[in-house]
Amino acid sequence: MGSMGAPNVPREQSLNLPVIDVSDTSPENGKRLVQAAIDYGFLYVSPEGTPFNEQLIDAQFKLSREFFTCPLSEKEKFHVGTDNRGWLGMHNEILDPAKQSKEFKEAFNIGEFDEERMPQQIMPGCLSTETSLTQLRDFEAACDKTCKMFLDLIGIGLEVEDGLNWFSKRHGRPSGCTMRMLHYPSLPKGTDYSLDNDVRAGAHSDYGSITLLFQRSSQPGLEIRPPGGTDTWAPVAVFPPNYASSSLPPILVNIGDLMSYWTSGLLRSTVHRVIFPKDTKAGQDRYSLVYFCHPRDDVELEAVPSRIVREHKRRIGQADEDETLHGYGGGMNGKRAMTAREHLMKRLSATYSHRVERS
Ligand SMILES: O=C(O)CCC(=O)C(=O)O
Ligand SMILES: [Fe+2]
Repeated sequence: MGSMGAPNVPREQSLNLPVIDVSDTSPENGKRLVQAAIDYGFLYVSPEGTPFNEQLIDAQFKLSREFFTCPLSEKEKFHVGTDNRGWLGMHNEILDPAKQSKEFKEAFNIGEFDEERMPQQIMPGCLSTETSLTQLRDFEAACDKTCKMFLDLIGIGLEVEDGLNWFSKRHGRPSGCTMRMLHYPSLPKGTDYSLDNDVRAGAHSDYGSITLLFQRSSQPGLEIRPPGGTDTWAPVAVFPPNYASSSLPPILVNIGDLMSYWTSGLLRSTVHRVIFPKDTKAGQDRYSLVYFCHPRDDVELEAVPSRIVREHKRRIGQADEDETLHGYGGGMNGKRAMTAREHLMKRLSATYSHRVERS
């Protein structure tokens, strides 16, 4: 590995995303994770080092299928509200406003549970039985734990001076954390869509600190902007080469806009999209599960106490005289750094046509 912080990727290299075990808290592993976050903004995490197992993930996919097979009239009752929770039908979300293409997908967003571990939104019948709620809670808890482990490894890799758990300590309730179930339906013959222009999910970057993505073994489609590429796309395989399991894919983790902002662009928030499979035409459904992780609402996105981040800022000519003043002026009245919630609100209002306000 070269000097930390400088992107390490030769221009024409194909994607070589590492598989990281987040339970290995050695400095070397932290460096590997951070280097991939700098180079690609995407990497794999093996479920073995996390609270996840095949059964927990399968059961969550099963719940998601159950919900999406409900009649349209039923799903419409849970239409996404101003709080960004609920069901989004086909073509509702324009992730890539510049292109305005149609998005062939439906999604169900579940906001974080309250202190009693109950949903803070009206839930459809199939997701609110005791068994379903237990499953959703277990899945949410495993996502939360995995994110904290990942954030601690970022702290280790960045050699954060003020405690290696500097990032994870700033995550908790209330926050914008969201569990999302996604269904990209196969399209009936004759559907009005164009393979070149229409996509399953348009080009976008995620808003939060980090995102976990769970995929199924035979349902590819995710593509990312490779380092240095402005109009090329690189497919991300569901299974990396020589991966140990052929039934349970690793978790794909990416850096979001907030984390990139927080680290002055050192960690990369990479633009990605989901396309229709090219070989099987539009004939195959895709299901995915996403967990968007966000810091606590009130956390101010102040300077990260890390030599590596400071060196990066100097390199790009962004060093402040007072190095604690990162983001200063971004918040209310210009008197402090922007908070995590302010950052999220700014991003959400650009994506949805309705105004998003969470009470
Ligand atoms: O379904 C996928 O693979 C990606 C979904 C995604 O990127 C998102 O919802 O932000
Ligand atoms: Fe995304």
